[in-house]
Amino acid sequence: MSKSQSGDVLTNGFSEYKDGYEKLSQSTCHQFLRRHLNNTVIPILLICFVPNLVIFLWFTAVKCNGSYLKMLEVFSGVSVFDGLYSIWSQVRFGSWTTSSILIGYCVYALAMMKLLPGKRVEGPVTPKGNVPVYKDNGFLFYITTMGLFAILTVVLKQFGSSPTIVYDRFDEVLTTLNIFSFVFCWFLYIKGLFAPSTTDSGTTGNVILDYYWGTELYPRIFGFDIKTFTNCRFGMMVWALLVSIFALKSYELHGFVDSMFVCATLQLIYITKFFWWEAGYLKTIDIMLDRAGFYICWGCLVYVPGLYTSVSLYNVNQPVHLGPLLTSLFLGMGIVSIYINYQADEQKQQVRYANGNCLVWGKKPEIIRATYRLENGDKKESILLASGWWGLSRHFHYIPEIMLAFCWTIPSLLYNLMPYSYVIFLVILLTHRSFRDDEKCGNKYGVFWREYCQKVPHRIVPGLF
Ligand SMILES: NC(=O)C1=CN([C@@H]2O[C@H](COP(=O)(O)OP(=O)(O)OC[C@H]3O[C@@H](n4cnc5c(N)ncnc54)[C@H](OP(=O)(O)O)[C@@H]3O)[C@@H](O)[C@H]2O)C=CC1
Ligand SMILES: CC(C)CCC[C@@H](C)[C@H]1CC[C@H]2C3=CC=C4C[C@@H](O)CC[C@]4(C)[C@H]3CC[C@]12C
Repeated sequence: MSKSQSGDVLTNGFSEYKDGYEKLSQSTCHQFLRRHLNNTVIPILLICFVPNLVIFLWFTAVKCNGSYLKMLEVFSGVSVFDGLYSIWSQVRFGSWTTSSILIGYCVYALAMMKLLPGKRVEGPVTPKGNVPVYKDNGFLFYITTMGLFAILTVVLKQFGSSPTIVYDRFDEVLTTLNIFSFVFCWFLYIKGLFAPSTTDSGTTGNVILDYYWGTELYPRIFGFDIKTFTNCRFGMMVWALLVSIFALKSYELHGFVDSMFVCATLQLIYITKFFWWEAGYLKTIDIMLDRAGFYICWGCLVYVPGLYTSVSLYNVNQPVHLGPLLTSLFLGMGIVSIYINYQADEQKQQVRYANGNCLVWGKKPEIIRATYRLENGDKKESILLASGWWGLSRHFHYIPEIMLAFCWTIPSLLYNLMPYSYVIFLVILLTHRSFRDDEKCGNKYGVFWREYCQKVPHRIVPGLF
């Protein structure tokens, strides 16, 4: 039986994962080292490095004119620790103002999760046979929040204030989120061990791995679904708010700037699309496979606000005037990318929803009816689409996702590498994800997945990779 790179056994659960550990003595030295590298060393390195990364990004954008070279000067002639100390000593740690804004937002978002109306939707059946239930009010939440943000901006202006205070104190925002999320993930780890919400929980016996990947698939606290909150109502919504705040700050400083306009518009369309499709997101591997640990929860609470918004943060101090031709070109290419990415997600969902009785690109879809078994032995059936975007390559939709990020970054032109940090990260993340997903689907569907791979041999780039 095989294991995913996340360390999670996809079809048979955590008990067998532990068996794997017990059988370590039989495995070769190479396998032993690889397993420790994947399960302990890499998680430790990431847990130590990524909280610094979001601070480096802020420091580079705000204190070094967006230049990594200038930021690296801090390390010249001194030890790494002295360099790090020098950066961190210029960062402000939380304040009452920042904490109040963040707590106020969280209370608001949690209240809205309960109060706003929405259809009851079911998530995918888990390996233990549980079916998570959600309230589909994400789009309403997004529209309401953006509307309230616009009103708040106007009201604050009357009092000589502005939401751009968040930009002015963004280092405080990042450190506060960092500390809170680090502790919150330990709380989730312990909750998963002693008071799990569902049977989709367990331990690997490795504290580091459990902290990093989590101990529960669908934790709920007082009825609030944690991953819906961290990923959608915090990560994605705060992304939209920060993009708006940074655009406002740029406007306050320089008036209308077209590089910021393209960057903010494309991100906001993308995030609007996300909320329109939020119920679909709740069926993706982030929710079906990744447990609520440091990777997903810290990621959505800190990494999304810190890294995903970094192009906008950079643009605040580095305005570029593109002119109408380049502005329309980048905007147009970005909108086409969003459309293709959306259509790909939609095709897959539509074919399953219509049980194959629909048209894909105007034709009857090519489908594979794949069966699989849950851990309790129950047999289920699912559809794999092998035409449309899903006939070009198995993860073709990652290409428009990357193209889009490129389109909202290229308006910054090529003066600095820093704004390209997100695109570079995305290429690595999505390549890694394509391997993880193939492994997950291979374990789940077996021979049916191999049939799909034969029909559609390439992973991401048709004809190449
Ligand atoms: N900006 C960012 O950081 C990121 C953005 N994204 C975006 O999020 C969206 C969803 O992400 P994605 O990685 O696709 O995750 P998904 O979980 O949506 O896609 C993978 C799942 O889809 C199902 N599937 C795979 N192949 C087929 C097929 N041929 N026909 C039908 N179903 C299939 C499988 O699930 P099942 O078990 O149901 O069969 C598989 O696990 C995309 O738009 C992506 O671009 C993704 C990652 C990062
Ligand atoms: C080293 C880390 C701590 C890495 C953390 C990574 C996570 C923050 C991200 C991993 C997968 C990402 C997402 C997946 C799919 C998405 C759908 C898309 O339409 C919007 C973005 C996103 C929600 C995206 C958000 C960040 C991740 C969870």
